[in-house]
Amino acid sequence: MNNSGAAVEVTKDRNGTDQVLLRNPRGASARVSLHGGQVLSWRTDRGEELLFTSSKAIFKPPYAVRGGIPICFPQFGQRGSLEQHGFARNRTWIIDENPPPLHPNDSDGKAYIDLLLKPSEDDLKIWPHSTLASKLKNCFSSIVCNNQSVYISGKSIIDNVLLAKELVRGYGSANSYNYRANDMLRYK
Ligand SMILES: O=P(O)(O)OC[C@H]1O[C@@H](O)[C@H](O)[C@@H](O)[C@@H]1O
Repeated sequence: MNNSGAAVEVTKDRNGTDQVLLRNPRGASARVSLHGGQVLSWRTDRGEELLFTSSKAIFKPPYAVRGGIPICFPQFGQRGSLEQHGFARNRTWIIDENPPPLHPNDSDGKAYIDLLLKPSEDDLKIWPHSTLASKLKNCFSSIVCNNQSVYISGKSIIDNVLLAKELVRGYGSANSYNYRANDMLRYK
């Protein structure tokens, strides 16, 4: 989590919720709340805030924070049967204590944190896809480079887009669920 003078500090906000402060050696910083795994602040090395947060935002669970970079998952807005923008922005995320390292070309002077959202039993009732997520986790690193800009040789970005589309379409059909997951695993 910490490289070349970069700093990572876990503190509490005024509601007692854990938040992570990331600072690079030149002074740029970011603040990420574990409530929603949401980036709430991103400041340049000159101290300029780049993200907007509403003055009316409520930072306390069970409310989602209106501002920063919310994670809208597993649905956007009301395009689905779940709560507005899905439940991910309204859950408490945890810090991955054993994250994969950054790509060597991309690690110099960077402060970073990996956050995880573990679904509760209630979450699994409304979004029963954690098995698929864990299967995909095993093969993502062979499909997408750690710095997410390079794809395996012989594969273009469109292959991944098409595959993702197939997977999402497969969610609608109970029988195709495992089949789609296995398709993805073949890329290992
Ligand atoms: O108000 P929420 O649930 O935080 O959502 C933020 C915004 O999300 C947008 O997608 C909606 O179009 C807005 O109407 C809404 O205000």
